[in-house]
Amino acid sequence: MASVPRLPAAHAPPRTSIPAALPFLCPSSSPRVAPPPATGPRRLVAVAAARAMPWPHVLTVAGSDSGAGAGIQADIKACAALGVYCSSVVTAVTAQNTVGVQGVHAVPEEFVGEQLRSVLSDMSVDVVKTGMLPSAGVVKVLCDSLRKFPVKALVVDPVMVSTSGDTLSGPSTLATYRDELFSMADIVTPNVKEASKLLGDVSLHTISDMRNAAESIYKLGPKHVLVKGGDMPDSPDAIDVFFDGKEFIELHGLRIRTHNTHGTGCTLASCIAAELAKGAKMLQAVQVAKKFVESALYHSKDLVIGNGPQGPFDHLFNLKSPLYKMGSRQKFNPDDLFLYAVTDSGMNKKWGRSIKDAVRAAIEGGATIVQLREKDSETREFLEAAKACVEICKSSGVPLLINDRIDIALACNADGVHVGQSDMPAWEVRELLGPGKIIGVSCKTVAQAEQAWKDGADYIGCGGVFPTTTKANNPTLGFDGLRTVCSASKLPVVAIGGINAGNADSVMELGLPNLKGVAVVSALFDRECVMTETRNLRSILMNACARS
Ligand SMILES: Nc1ncnc2c1ncn2[C@@H]1O[C@H](COP(=O)(O)OP(=O)(O)OP(=O)(O)O)[C@@H](O)[C@H]1O
Ligand SMILES: Cc1ncc(CO)c(N)n1
Ligand SMILES: [Mg+2]
Repeated sequence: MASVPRLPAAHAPPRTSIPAALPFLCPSSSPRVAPPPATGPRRLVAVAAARAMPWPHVLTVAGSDSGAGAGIQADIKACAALGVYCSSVVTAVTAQNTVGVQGVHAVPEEFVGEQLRSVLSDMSVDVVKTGMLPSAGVVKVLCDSLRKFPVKALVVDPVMVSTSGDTLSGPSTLATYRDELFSMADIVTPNVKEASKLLGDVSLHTISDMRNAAESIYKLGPKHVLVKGGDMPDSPDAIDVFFDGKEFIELHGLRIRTHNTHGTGCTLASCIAAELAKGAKMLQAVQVAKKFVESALYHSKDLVIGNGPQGPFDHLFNLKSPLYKMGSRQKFNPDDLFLYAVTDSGMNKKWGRSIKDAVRAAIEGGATIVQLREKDSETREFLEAAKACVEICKSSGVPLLINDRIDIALACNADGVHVGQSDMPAWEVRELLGPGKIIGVSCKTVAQAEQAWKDGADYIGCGGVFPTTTKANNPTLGFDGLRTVCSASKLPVVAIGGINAGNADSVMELGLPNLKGVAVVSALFDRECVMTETRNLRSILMNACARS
């Protein structure tokens, strides 16, 4: 590396106190006319003002990827996407593209130290994230710097081999990682290959192997371990194992079918660091990070950059899809379909209650999921009600879906939508809502159920099982029609149509494959006391399930 003229040392003294959780604040935009440079007391006032409005700050200590999919470039983009400032200490420059790594040029250890001193001594770093550390010497320099300039948290992504199979950090670094860096780390995030190397080449093939590896790495000193399963392509889910020294948590994500996965590991670790810098707890930070990677891969799955086997993805996908909100829930739980309450504005009017009161009563009675089906409300009135229902449902942990109105679902950030055969097709809904939201589709036939699955729906509603007054021109399927669809469906099913306290047990006692529950409208909402009716129906369903 070409030598760089040394500037006179101008380093501030080390920070002695570590700031508490920082609020998420962005800097205000710069004034149109630049003020004269601040000097003397004016400069002190400017600095004090800046301190009063901190910007969460991650320092990445990593290698440059010329293809910009991984390394420093991925880290800066990931932090920017999450609203966090990211400074960078470059440890190596790689010549890299979508084919692989063609060359590595390590930055001299002393100059890595110099960069660390420049940033850490001056710039109020909250969290340090490490990526490629090409030599044991660089690891030691980093440990020394962190002892001198303590930060709020340290995220260690023990990058050793790129997914293309190229070595990014030699075996001599392994021992220093284990002996010096890990005990300072708040979390270490190896992929399965790295976990195997750290543990003397043990073989890792199953989730149980990943758990054992997480536990063994935890014993090397970090406060948390995340063993990432992105490179276990046989698994239909992308499963990572989190261990905090007491409990193992399996984090399941959708496995996105795409070649554009270069840099997932760097991005995940940077997102964890960014969330920690904003004040999140560790598990919460990991969950947001995983969801971010899943969403970014989903939105980039068809991008084409380069001719090699592994392309980059778009960290700033949210800029292109302003409508789309990243889902915050974990995966859809089909058991939530057990007692599915569907509201009806006409019935609420008849009984003189607001949508909000109807939803609150259904939840108090034990509804496990709620759908707002408002056929004749004004949009603004519906949106206000939907926002209130989102709050009620969120505080009870009950998912809230909106019938048909994707715009309302987006505006109130509902958990998902339910669409019928003449509404927007489920795949278009998925494009708009992204992977984090629940999508249900009404299906009467095996072909419709198959299509819903292909379109990326989470469940289907099947009916009318019995004749119903809530929906005009709705052919009745009966038990036989329900059985046919349930048996063929690849998705969980909720039965709907004329179901009430008098017949719900007969539906559940059929014991049909994939049938997870019943959806009801009149049986709850065309009654005087919604809570009592819901409670009664719930106990009928539980007894029926216990019998069948
Ligand atoms: N195809 C995919 N779909 C969804 N999530 C994925 C996919 N591939 C990887 N992930 C997720 O991305 C995160 C990073 O995991 P991965 O195992 O790919 O790390 P890595 O191998 O260190 O990454 P890199 O490719 O940057 O070296 C994990 O949360 C993993 O589950
Ligand atoms: C510079 C760099 N850091 C990390 C990785 C791991 O993805 C990579 N391929 N390149
Ligand atoms: Mg990988």
